[in-house]
Amino acid sequence: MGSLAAEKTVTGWAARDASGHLTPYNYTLRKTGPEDVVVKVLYCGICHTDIHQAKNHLGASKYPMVPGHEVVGEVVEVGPEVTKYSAGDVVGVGVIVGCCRECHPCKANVEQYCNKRIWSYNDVYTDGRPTQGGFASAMVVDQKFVVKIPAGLAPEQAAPLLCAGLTVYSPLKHFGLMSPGLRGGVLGLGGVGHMGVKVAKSMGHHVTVISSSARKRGEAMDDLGADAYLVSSDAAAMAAAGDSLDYIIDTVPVHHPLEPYLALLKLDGKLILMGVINQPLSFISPMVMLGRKAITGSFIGSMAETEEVLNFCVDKGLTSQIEVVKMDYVNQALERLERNDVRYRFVVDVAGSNIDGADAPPA
Ligand SMILES: NC(=O)C1=CN([C@@H]2O[C@H](COP(=O)(O)OP(=O)(O)OC[C@H]3O[C@@H](n4cnc5c(N)ncnc54)[C@H](OP(=O)(O)O)[C@@H]3O)[C@@H](O)[C@H]2O)C=CC1
Ligand SMILES: O=C/C=C/c1ccc(O)c(O)c1
Repeated sequence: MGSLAAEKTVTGWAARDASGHLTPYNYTLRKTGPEDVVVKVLYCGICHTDIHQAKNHLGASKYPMVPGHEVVGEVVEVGPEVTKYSAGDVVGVGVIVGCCRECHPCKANVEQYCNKRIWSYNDVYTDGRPTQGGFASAMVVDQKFVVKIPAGLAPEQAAPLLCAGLTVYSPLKHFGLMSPGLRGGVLGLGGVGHMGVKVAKSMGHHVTVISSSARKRGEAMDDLGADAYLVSSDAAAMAAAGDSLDYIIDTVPVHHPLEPYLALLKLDGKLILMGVINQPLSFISPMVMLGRKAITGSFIGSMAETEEVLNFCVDKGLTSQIEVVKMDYVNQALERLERNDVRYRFVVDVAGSNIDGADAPPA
């Protein structure tokens, strides 16, 4: 990273087009504002959203784009009005880095639902610059969107909690689904799904994994502690499990039918959509009417819930299952993630990859 006094030149790994292939890219960070925290990135998890964005699955991608929103780093500088952090703190940054602070969601402390939210990458900051994410040597972030990583949580372990862990914790809390004894389903056992199993088990739920294949059965039951495992193409097993679940966390990142999963829900059961899918999903109305079932969605969680989920994981001794890789492996990691070949989250060791200065200096 360049001098702390002026704008800092950093190196990130950026997608340049919808191939989603990342290469080193130099750019400058904004000067440290009064409420800004400069974070030297230590680790950054790889979420399936990074694929959606890098490959322009939603049609709104801007390039060059440095993805990465499960960021753990060390504070190296703070602005004069920063009260919560000081140099040396280990902190986290997630999916959003700005909001309007005036609308109903902002005032209700669910700023992730602000319509003026600023995404940590593939967005434009208040100064007109593109935002760039955590596959980079450093980020500058407003203190409101920074959380302290609690003692007792290794930084690489904390990374997946900032998106995957939060994304399952928030709806379980919001929809009143934290009581012990509930029967939950996790559809899609990937980065978000494996945290779903772990968080729900820690809440005392009976957890059924619903997967596209039998490949993960042993690990789901033995390593993650799931209570049951359904292969979605096994019609007899799916029928036998009908009307049994209070909720399903649906993490599938591609178009899929909803009716087989609605059929698994009990009276008043909830299908909670997490996957970012750019095609209409469909179901016939009796599937929800005859059982007063709900189809809903949820988007990450609030900053307050981010702190909560980190502490929840420390209290419960809950860890994520990760594969730590260096930055020069990031394209292979993205390819493996896309072909469903990771258990269960890649985390890039950014600080250990010595990425600064890899590209030519910016013109
Ligand atoms: N709502 C929100 O706030 C958030 C949304 N997301 C979104 O959630 C989705 C899941 O993210 P993440 O857990 O990181 O993704 P992963 O790729 O890690 O996991 C997705 C899982 O879905 C299952 N799956 C079924 N069909 C497919 C397919 N064709 N291709 C790939 N996976 C398939 C697989 O599980 P199995 O082998 O068991 O079938 C896979 O492991 C993404 O769309 C992501 O953008 C992510 C974070 C926050
Ligand atoms: O990883 C978190 C992002 C989730 C997300 C939800 C909705 C949407 O339109 C996105 O682009 C991303």
